[in-house]
Amino acid sequence: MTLNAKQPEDRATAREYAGLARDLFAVSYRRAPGLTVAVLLTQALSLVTVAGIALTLRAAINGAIRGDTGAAVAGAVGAALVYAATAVLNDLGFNVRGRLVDKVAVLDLPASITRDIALLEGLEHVERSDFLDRVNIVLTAPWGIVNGFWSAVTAVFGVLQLGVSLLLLGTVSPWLTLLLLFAAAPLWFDRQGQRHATRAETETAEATRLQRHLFDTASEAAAAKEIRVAGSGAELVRRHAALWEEAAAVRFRAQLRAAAWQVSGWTLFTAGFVAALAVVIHRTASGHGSPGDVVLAITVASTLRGSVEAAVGRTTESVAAQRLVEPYLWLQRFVAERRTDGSGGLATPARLTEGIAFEKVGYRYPGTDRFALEELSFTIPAGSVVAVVGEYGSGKTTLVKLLNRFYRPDSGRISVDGVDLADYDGAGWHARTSAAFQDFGRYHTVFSETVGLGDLPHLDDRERITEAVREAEATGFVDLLPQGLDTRLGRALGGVDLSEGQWQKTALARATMRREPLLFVLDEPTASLDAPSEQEIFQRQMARARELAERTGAITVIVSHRFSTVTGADLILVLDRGRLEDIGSHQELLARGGRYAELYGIQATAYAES
Ligand SMILES: Nc1ncnc2c1ncn2[C@@H]1O[C@H](COP(=O)(O)OP(=O)(O)OP(=O)(O)O)[C@@H](O)[C@H]1O
Repeated sequence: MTLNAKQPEDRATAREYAGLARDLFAVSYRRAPGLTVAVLLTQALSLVTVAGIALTLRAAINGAIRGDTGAAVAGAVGAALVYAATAVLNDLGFNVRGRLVDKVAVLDLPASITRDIALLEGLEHVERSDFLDRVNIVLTAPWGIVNGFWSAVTAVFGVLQLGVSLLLLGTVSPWLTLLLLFAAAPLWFDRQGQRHATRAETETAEATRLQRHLFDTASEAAAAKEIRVAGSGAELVRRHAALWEEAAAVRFRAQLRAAAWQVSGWTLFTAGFVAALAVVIHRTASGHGSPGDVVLAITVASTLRGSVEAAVGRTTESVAAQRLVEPYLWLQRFVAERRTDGSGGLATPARLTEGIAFEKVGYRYPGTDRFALEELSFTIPAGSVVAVVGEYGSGKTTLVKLLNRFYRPDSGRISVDGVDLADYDGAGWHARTSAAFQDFGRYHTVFSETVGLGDLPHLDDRERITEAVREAEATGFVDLLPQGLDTRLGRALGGVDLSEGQWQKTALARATMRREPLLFVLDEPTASLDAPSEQEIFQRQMARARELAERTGAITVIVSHRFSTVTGADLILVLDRGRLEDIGSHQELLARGGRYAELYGIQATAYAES
């Protein structure tokens, strides 16, 4: 099974919506039980207020006409009280709902979204544009999602309130219940309109992401140098504006369509409302029913418009939240599928005894046509040091990413001591690997921590951190930092900035924190360093590779452009456009006189001449 073979369905099912509603209710109640009960209570009370006003007014009018002053006064006082209660309930309901949504949206949902993104195994998801598009929408979504749910709850009460109103109208004339159809029209029409808005949001997500990327590029210190030298600032601004225009035009068109649907719905409702009033007036004029009935009908019918508006408003809010909920549920499906995607649970061996074998391994990045790796077959014996060489884009980094289980092969398999790598527990395998990547992280925290993060249980282990710094040949510059290991990094946070080479040595130190890895990866670990540093680091890391091999049978994989640095490797893999062109020791490859010998010769000559 491959990580990129499965594709979650584009649309969520009713069952998933119901599941989300259940979860949101549970989390609301857990986080704020008082507020949750208060929202439900205010909504339930608002159900009876319309009926209360209409019935008390009818009693007051009929009492007055009969000459029964007591009944008339009681009815009038009752109506006034219910009016007051309605105003208070509306205000209270709105505020309580707002507080509840804020509380849940700020505290629970963002944490769960971040957890889903960060804890998913592998890298594939953060490199997929469909995943990133959804994350882009969902990151701003927690408030909208929780509010959408509570709007839906309020909308249900709103619809019930409409039911009560229609029931009252039905007591005057059954014909008036037909108003229900007209009342439902704006809801249905609005829903059609919102579909356009939802689609426009997804369609423009990529443009929005690109726009943000351009903004980041234009405002980053690293890119600022090149932008100024190239004079490309104005072009960046032009492209940024063009993307905005493009996205805004699509959204505006969708909003216009949504508005047209809305207007049609309201026109239909107004026609029904006018017809209903005509029925009541005609009925009373022809001597059926009391004047109190007319007042009741007019009271209810006039509040009906407000009730429909509120129900439509809440429904619109909850339907509009669909544009946030859909990507959120898609991400949840994606995460759930990846979690159950054949991830094995085998414990990683304590030490490697046989080694790692690639058997006809092929891998293609999602959304690309070309195989980054194709038909790769070779065996790396336990305890060996293997170098991976090849030209730019030949697949070296992809190979080490597969070894780290960031992706899984599309074809063939990788086995570790005879067992498919996919059958091991992912977290267990990661715990037994160490790696320094060419695009290393720059963590803006205290220096000791940025190294200690390489082995979380030893985050504060000064002795181990000092040793890792020594292994990375970084002691020299760390001693010069204002507070040594305790120096805060990152100028934006009031700390110091490191040079590119110093950041790279820091990443290397982080990668040497673990003492018992089974796999140790060095992907261009010295790309930002000068030649003497490079030489020292390679010598030291080679010695460390031998120690690890002794300790755990570990395999060390070194990716390097500089052939001279890897001549001491036991095995050299020569990659060319994703295929294994040659394999052997340095001497064997030289003796064969192939591409390796040719490239080695070119580099050796260039180095001797420089
Ligand atoms: N995240 C990605 N998405 C799509 N294609 C990718 C991705 N990463 C790499 N590729 C493509 O896969 C191929 C192999 O890339 P890879 O980074 O493994 O090569 P490399 O030999 O490590 O290159 P370099 O020496 O420049 O680091 C290249 O054609 C590259 O464009």
